[in-house]
Amino acid sequence: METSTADLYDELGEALASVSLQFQDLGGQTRFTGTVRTIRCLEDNGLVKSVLNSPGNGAVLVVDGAGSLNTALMGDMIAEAAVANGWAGVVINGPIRDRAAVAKLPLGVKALGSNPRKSAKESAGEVDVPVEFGGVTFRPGARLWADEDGILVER
Ligand SMILES: O=C([O-])CC(=O)C(=O)O
Repeated sequence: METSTADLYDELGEALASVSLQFQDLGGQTRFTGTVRTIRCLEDNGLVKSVLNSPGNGAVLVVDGAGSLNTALMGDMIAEAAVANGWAGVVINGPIRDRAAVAKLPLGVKALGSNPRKSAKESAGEVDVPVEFGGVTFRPGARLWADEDGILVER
C-alpha cells in the first residue's frame, strides 16, 4: 500500500470512517488494505481458526471479540495459516498470543494487546455480519486501509 491513511483521509474525507480505538501493530506488515470480512465472537476463536484456514483472496478479517482481554483470539499457528491462505491482515477487538512469532509474519495484525491464555474452540459466534467498535461499523465487502496511524473503512 503506497498511500498513507492520512493522505487517503485528506483525499476522500467523510466517505471514510476512522477507527478511534488505539490498536497495537503486532504483525510484520504495518500497512495493509483489503476487503472486509467479519467475525463476531466472545473468548472463542473456533471461527477465527476456520475462516483464516480458508482462502482470503487478499481480504482483511475484522474480529469483534467485544474488547474482552481475557483470552487470545489468534496465535502464531492461525496467523501462519492466514498468510498461507492469502489474507492481507486481521483487525482484532481483543488480544492475540505468540506475539514474537506473529511480529515476524508478512501479515497485518492490529489487536488490543496479548494474553497467553487460549480461547474456547466451540466456534460460537457469527461470520460476515456487520460489526461495530471504535466508533465505526465494519460491513463485509467494504474496503479497509490500515497503517501506523490507524484504520479507515468505507462507510
Ligand atoms: O489455538 C489458539 O487458540 C491460537 C494459537 O495458539 C495459535 O494460533 O497458535
